[in-house]
Amino acid sequence: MGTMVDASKDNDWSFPGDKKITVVFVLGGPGSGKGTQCANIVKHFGFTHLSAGDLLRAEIKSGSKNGTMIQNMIKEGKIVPSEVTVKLLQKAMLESGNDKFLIDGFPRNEENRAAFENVTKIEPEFVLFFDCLEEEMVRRLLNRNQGRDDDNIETIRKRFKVFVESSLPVVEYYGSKGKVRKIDAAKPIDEVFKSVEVIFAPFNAEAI
Ligand SMILES: Nc1ncnc2c1ncn2[C@@H]1O[C@H](COP(=O)(O)OP(=O)(O)OP(=O)(O)O)[C@@H](O)[C@H]1O
Ligand SMILES: Nc1ccn([C@@H]2O[C@H](COP(=O)(O)O)[C@@H](O)[C@H]2O)c(=O)n1
Ligand SMILES: [Mg+2]
Repeated sequence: MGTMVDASKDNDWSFPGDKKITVVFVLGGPGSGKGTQCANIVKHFGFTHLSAGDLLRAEIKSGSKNGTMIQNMIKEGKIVPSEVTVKLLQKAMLESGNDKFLIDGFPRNEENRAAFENVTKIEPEFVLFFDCLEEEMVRRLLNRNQGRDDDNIETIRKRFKVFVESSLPVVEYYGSKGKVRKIDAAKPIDEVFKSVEVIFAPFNAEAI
């Protein structure tokens, strides 16, 4: 697939005039099932899935100069400065060659939201919001067993505090613009996907 997004310099994005870049932000509490459902959406609707958390974890593994700072922030459940995360997202978008993106776990706060908008000038098509009770999300995280440093009860509590104080206001911001598609994420995985499919159906029609 050819490059559909062109960034010749940092913070200077240009898009071919006739190419529409579609971005869906995927938000929800820790363990609400964002990554699980994004994998399904990719299979059926041709989006590229970019998890901000996965990009940050890859940055730690790569031995980057920001690695230690990112590792410490994740261990504390804190939000990494937007400059770092937006750059990683930009790079991944460019390298994908796709024009449809699921951006999972971002924007996590108002700073993330404003930085992405200022740098890319992209407005999300909509925000897919996974709604789930905290008790169920904690249960899922404690059973995830993927060796994540932040899946321990102490960090999980901190992540929920950050979610309520910093991330929910971003969902509310997009809600006030009529852009939030809320999903009951407490149901079994295949039932959640049935609700998700309905929302993405127009993208399948576009491909035909
Ligand atoms: N609907 C569901 N019912 C039960 N378990 C689920 C459901 N969706 C996901 N899970 C499981 O819960 C765990 C967390 O799911 P997932 O990693 O998709 O969440 P997430 O929202 O991406 O979390 P995080 O914000 O921590 O990255 C995984 O072990 C996954 O298999
Ligand atoms: N926009 C973001 C997204 C994530 N982080 C940090 O990564 C941690 C894990 O994120 P997941 O989405 O994979 O759960 C998160 O708790 C933050 O520490 C971030 O800083 N900014
Ligand atoms: Mg995830």
